[in-house]
Amino acid sequence: MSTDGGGSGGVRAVGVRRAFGAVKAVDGVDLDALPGRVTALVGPNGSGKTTLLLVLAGLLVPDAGTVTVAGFDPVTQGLEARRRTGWMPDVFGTWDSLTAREVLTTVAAAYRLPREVGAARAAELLTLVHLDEYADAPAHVLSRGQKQRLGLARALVHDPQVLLLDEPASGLDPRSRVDLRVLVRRLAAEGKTVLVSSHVLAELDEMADDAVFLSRGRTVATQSVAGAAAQRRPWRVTALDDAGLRAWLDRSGYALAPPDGEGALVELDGDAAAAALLRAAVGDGVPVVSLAPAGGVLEQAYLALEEERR
Ligand SMILES: Nc1ncnc2c1ncn2[C@@H]1O[C@H](COP(=O)(O)OP(=O)(O)OP(=O)(O)O)[C@@H](O)[C@H]1O
Repeated sequence: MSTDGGGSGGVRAVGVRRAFGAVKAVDGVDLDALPGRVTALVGPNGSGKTTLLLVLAGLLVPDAGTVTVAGFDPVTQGLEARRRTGWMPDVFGTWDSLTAREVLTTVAAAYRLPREVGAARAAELLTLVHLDEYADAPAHVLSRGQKQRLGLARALVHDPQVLLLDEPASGLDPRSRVDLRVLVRRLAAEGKTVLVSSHVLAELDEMADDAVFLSRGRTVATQSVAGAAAQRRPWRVTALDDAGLRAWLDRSGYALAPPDGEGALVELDGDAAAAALLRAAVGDGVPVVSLAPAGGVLEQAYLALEEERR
């Protein structure tokens, strides 16, 4: 484990377990999420991501293990920890009778922000998540994606040091996904600790600095996204003359996967190897059209774990 996960504003979990009856939802998780970085929580359905996030948010008590959030234990120092934690659940609970603005001012009041500060904060956040138009509409009329955006705003009301986002991109349209990515990167750049779970691995590639892989309630791997990108993985290369390309790759000693679509799949050791292939191919007059990783960094790392769904 690296140095200061929970100490100066980060999140640290060591040996965390939580069962529901016979189901060991979280069964030995170790995790460090550092300030200024976005950490992806990746795992198949039922691997314990939501349960872990609930423990970190102080909403579920772990059966064993220790958790520190921004330097505080969510169990024994709940108030201190929660003050510094922004929690966005995967499904936004409907507060049917409240307007979007009232949802935010109510949360602000719960965090004891003075009324005018809460009102200003609500207005600012509604603009940030592009919900000005719906500010005074009852929250239940919002679409799923709009509710997600309101959920994100709600998590930010008290300007928390740590953000725990459970599937924040689900239900968002492409524009809103880009906005989310930009916002998450900005929050990390401000020094906040962001822990984000998602199934959309390609999205996490662009958003995350580090990844923690869960399977059956356990941490099975921890990796920096840049580190994963440098590992051996398949790249797809296409050329105007497919047969000529394959013959050239073969002659040049590249291991080719069986044809599975356009062009050829080649195993390469990271970006530098890809650049070398491109240079050599062009030098030899092969009319290369494209060369790109076949699938995202995290997707490849995830598939390499070969763990089952639950
Ligand atoms: N309140 C509960 N009561 C009983 N079992 C639960 C409860 N919450 C979660 N579980 C079980 O614990 C396991 C982990 O669930 P969890 O929701 O944490 O997984 P997840 O990784 O978030 O899954 P998904 O990707 O599908 O959201 C699952 O087998 C689930 O059925």
